[in-house]
Amino acid sequence: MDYIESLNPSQKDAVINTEGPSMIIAGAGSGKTRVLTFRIANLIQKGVDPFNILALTFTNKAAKEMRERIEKVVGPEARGLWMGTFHSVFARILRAEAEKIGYTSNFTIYDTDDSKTLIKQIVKEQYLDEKLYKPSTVLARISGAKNRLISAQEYLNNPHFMADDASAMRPEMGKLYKLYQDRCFKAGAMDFDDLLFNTNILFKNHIDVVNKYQNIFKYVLVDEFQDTNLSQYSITKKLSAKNRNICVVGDDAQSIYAFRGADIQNILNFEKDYPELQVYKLEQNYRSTKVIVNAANSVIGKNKAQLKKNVFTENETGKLIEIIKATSDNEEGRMVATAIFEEKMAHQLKNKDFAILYRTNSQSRAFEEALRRMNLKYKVIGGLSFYQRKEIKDLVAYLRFTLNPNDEQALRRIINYPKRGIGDTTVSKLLVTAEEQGAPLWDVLNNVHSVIPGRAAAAIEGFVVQIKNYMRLAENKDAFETAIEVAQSSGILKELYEDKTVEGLSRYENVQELLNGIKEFVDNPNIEDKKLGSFLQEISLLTDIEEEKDKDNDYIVLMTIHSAKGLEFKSVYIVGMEEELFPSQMMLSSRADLEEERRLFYVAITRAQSNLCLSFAATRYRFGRLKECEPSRFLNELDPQYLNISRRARPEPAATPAAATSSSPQVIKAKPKTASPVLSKPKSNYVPSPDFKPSDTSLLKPGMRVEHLKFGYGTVKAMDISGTDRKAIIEFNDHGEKTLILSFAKLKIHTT
Ligand SMILES: Nc1ncnc2c1ncn2[C@@H]1O[C@H](COP(=O)(O)OP(=O)(O)OP(=O)(O)O)[C@@H](O)[C@H]1O
Ligand SMILES: [Mg+2]
Repeated sequence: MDYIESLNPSQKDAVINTEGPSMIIAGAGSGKTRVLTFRIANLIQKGVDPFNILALTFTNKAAKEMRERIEKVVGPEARGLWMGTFHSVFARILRAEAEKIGYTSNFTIYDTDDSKTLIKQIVKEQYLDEKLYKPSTVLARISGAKNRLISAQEYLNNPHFMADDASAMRPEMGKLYKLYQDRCFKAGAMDFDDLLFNTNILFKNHIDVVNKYQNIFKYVLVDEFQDTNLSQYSITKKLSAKNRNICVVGDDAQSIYAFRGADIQNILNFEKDYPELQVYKLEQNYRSTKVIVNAANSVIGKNKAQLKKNVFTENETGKLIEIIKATSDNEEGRMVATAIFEEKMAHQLKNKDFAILYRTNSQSRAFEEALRRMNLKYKVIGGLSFYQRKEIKDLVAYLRFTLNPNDEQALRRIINYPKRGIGDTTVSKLLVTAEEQGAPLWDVLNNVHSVIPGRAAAAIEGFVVQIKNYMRLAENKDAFETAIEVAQSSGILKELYEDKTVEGLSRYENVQELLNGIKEFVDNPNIEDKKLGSFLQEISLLTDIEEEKDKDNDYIVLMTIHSAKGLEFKSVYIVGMEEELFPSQMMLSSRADLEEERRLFYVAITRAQSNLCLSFAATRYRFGRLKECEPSRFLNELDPQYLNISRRARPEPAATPAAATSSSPQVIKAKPKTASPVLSKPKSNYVPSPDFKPSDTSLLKPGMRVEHLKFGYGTVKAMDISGTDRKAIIEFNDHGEKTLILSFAKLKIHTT
């Protein structure tokens, strides 16, 4: 039991006390995931059958790593563990129990794209305003409801939701939810949220099923518990109701998924639901240097909503945090790439010791370009993943349709691809008929003559014969043999092969790559079921971060902070530290949102082991327009004693009076507008008044003349006091109208 000796006393307690409910709430890098891993190893060594242990992680990658680490301790027995994300584990259970809730075990999983396309169609069919009912808005609302276990019918019956939607000018939201749900059900499809929602339904309506899984899962463990939503919480609660051996691990300071329905309340409810709860606190951080840990503490300390913790480390003090200040986004890319290159050479590091973290996926471009120029190998995680590429989705749609011929979204993709002369009108007719007749799509396709005349019908008949062929294959052959036959006889391979453009070539290679992947799957001795259904199940829940085929490869990773959760790197670059980017513009309207952004910053900082660097640009192209940027307020919130601003971000000479009065100094002052000579932007003639000092804005009123260090002179047009933050709408002479949040805007009032 050597591994237990490697733990500190509180970690050890949390590992060896395996019975009853327990909760480990602890800071970043304090060994929570490690404790969870060892706790499972310990259970197995005590004689618990791995089949009776369920461990839920946030990503499949985390699950894989955990399994490998446990295997190191207990040997191959660890393979029997039930381990994975909520979605993957419960998708597996739903496959086994699908009939009980009216699905077949071949149900399709709609990805976000499929869901949005379907919503778009429904909005169109209902003649609703497509600008008001944007697919992403509608899907977010539906998803929010499902995560709180509110069905479409309950939604429609709830006067509060109806009133909310009416005041948001979207009164048909409930109806759309219902229509969407019915369509998914009819297509034999579940979206991501349905996997959890339907598991709840299954457990609610089938006592025998709950009993069965309660007996299987004698021990339930959950990592990153702070990011579970009600739907997930309710599943874990049901499963552990009998044995009560549930162990959850999390950090309220790292809760970053409230926007998807995650609820910190789950931590508080947990104490109520399990009064006999054992709580463990871990405070020592083993990951990062003192500078990094203390800097992270100085940031999170600004949040009001938090459970107080004292995270400390005995690691070395380490280097100060460097700030890189660039004139433009492209320069930011070059400066970060250069810094990485220098650091790599100076300390003989590998590419994989580095991570570049940003707020949104679209920020990766400048870094990619710069890294490519410097011949540094990198990989963007997220963005358009392999399985989201068109050619891959097309072939997968054939495979999906073969298994579930009611899958409407798959049908739309393939019915006329490669071209066989079947137009949109024909497809719509088929779908409408299925809808009106209440008949399965597949039945309509099989009786196409009664719906559609002549040539189009013949083309569809040809298609149906083809699919029936594939169905037979899928039944009798393995996934690879089926897929290769589909790729060839459908004409997809030929079509791509004949396209000799660079893109065409790469699409052809991608399809080959998919086929290679299927071959690998079939050849894997650990996988028992080699049929097509088993393969599709495997890939339908892959998220970008997990498809790491070339895992031994040595590359710098570029990813969003959200996907970096739980990971650690020797050296971390957090880029785009600018107002409206991070914190995101969309998260400025309430204190709760801003605190979530701050927690996100905390997560980002605490990924770093020994080096941390923050960068920002003074200008950047956003939505096709050049924008001037202000440094992020978060830079100001870091205790300046941990920052090194001397090397790359030379402080501005204390020229502007505001810089002189600011407590933590020039780091955060954007370069004056003249920063980049290459940029041909109309220059503002604004010169700050010599005695500039921000005024108290509590008395600000429309009509007042004001001065702002960045935007110059302007007139207050209106006040907005609707949200938690007071805002002023100001017309600036040189910059047009801006809405400024008064608690952040430094304004001097000139006339009253
Ligand atoms: N007692 C210990 N001795 C040495 N190293 C440790 C100890 N506990 C944890 N570590 C190491 O510290 C690092 C952080 O541990 P781990 O990832 O488990 O933390 P965590 O609390 O899950 O972090 P996060 O909040 O980011 O998920 C890992 O590299 C781990 O191996
Ligand atoms: Mg962890």
